[in-house]
Amino acid sequence: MSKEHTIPVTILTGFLGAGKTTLLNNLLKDIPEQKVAVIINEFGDTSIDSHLVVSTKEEIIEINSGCICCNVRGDLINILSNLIEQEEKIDRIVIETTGMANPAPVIQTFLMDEQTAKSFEMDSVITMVDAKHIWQHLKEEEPGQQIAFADVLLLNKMDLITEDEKNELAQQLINMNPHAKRIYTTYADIDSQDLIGKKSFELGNILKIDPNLLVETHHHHHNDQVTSFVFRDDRPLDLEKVNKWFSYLVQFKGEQLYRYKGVLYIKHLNKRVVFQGVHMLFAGTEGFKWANNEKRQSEIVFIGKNLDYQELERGFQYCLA
Ligand SMILES: Nc1nc2c(ncn2[C@@H]2O[C@H](COP(=O)(O)OP(=O)(O)OP(=O)(O)O)[C@@H](O)[C@H]2O)c(=O)[nH]1
Repeated sequence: MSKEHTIPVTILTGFLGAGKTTLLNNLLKDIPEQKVAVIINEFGDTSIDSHLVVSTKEEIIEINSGCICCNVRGDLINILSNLIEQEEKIDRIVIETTGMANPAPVIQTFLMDEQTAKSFEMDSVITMVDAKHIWQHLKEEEPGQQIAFADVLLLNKMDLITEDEKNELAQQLINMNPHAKRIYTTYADIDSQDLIGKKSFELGNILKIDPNLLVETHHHHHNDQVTSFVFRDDRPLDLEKVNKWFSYLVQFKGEQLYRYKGVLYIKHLNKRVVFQGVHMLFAGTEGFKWANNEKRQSEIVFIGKNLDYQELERGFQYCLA
């Protein structure tokens, strides 16, 4: 296949809750004429994000078998080769990594795997930065890696910080990655033309950050203190108890809870309740109606630091109606 026929790839990364799915939804709405394959990888063995991506037309492929940067590169390569072989032509690929991914191995896949490199071309690595919580998150290793490998840094959640905080953050990011273009957004509101198809990926810049990128295979060690737990139950939950439990979690565990989201089966409600939170910011809404023959089930994922599984489990059990 000649280089003219390569499919452009956007890697969308950023720490837990930074706004990746929000951006993805905005972009997909903005380019309805393009056939986009979206590859979503989640931390934890669940796929709640697919409930949160509103678009219906796109092909959404989930990789839930592990972190994309660790043990699923084989899966990624298989998905990519299936995409090339399928009849319907694809205009572009967007890969949303987990919030806990180091993007280097994903970038590596497109540069080092021979077949993949022939058929695909990196368009850009976009890193979303949660302007409100990034200082707290920089204590972890991954946000720094994600910022370092970005061609474009999207400083999101501008509504939650002051002008002085914005300037301080910009300076910090310049120190960490002087090459990346910085864009400031609220709710990832940006014209797709400013982000997609810009071919902003610069191998030279990336090699300045990691001269061994094309030589070594990256092994990424996650911080053991950051864990993810999933709870599921087919029995209905009591809304009042759920509200109480979440107010407790937000107030007393918000600092530790990097990300929590889920779908709830509430007693006497024929619609599901969808919620998500980042630290102390929490939002819940009514989702789609349960279909007649659909199995009703609640599913919640918590990702955070030093989480107490038993305490969370007791909380979830308490919510049963
Ligand atoms: N206040 C505020 N909230 C935002 C903004 N952008 C996104 N959010 C909210 O932040 C939460 C996380 O957004 P997502 O787009 O799901 O973040 P994500 O990076 O995909 O999260 P994970 O992939 O689950 O780690 C959601 O509740 C969003 O509505 C923003 O600019 N301002």
